[in-house]
Amino acid sequence: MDIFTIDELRKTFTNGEMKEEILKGISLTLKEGEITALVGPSGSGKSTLLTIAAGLQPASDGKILFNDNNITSMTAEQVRDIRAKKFGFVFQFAHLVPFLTVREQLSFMLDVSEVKMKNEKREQEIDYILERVGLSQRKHAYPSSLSGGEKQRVAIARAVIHKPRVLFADEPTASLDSKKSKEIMSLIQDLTKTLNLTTLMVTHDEEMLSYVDHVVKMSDGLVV
Ligand SMILES: Nc1ncnc2c1ncn2[C@@H]1O[C@H](COP(=O)(O)OP(=O)(O)OP(=O)(O)O)[C@@H](O)[C@H]1O
Repeated sequence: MDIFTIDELRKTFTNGEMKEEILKGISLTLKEGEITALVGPSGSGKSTLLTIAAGLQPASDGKILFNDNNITSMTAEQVRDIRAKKFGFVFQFAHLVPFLTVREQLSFMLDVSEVKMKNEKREQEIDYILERVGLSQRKHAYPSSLSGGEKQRVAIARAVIHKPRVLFADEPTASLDSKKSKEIMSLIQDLTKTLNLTTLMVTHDEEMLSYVDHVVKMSDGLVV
């Protein structure tokens, strides 16, 4: 089923009197259970496209349809609500909260997403996702004692603990070595399939493309 469609998306940035069109009419359909990777030269608009699709910044024109709702015409509050409950995010760096344990990072995310469940169920969900990302043994560890790869695994667990429908990943492997990058991509691939996520990622690393279902090449604000 198609649940996420980007239709003729445009973005213009204005610097003083200068206007620059960064996205020049992008149309794209993302599918459930599949990873779509945005690739292309630096400055081609990949991150801009991903952040607009994720409701993190407004479009200048065009539509983003999520389950038939047009995100570009929603109020800021409606977008915030969808972002918190239906979307998950992974970035180049894990951005973990230094004074929270691995378990607490996930519990905090459930609070932010307003997921309501009894304590016992909450602990089961946390245990389940930690097992899926291979971090059951690190449940009570603080970020400072984790390796780069482990931190990114926590970030991925945190991105999916609230059962989002769409996962946005901006250069999720850019701070890792080749072996760790492959492990992280394998994990994103596994979670995309088993949790039936719709995943949109940006990558510079050609080696990661063997883990994705669709590659979308961008150049100068257009899909080529
Ligand atoms: N807030 C902004 N104001 C003005 N220009 C911006 C803004 N955000 C991005 N840009 C410009 O838009 C263009 C595309 O940037 P974007 O980060 O989307 O490219 P990218 O393809 O993700 O690049 P990279 O691979 O280097 O991360 C760049 O020229 C950038 O300078």
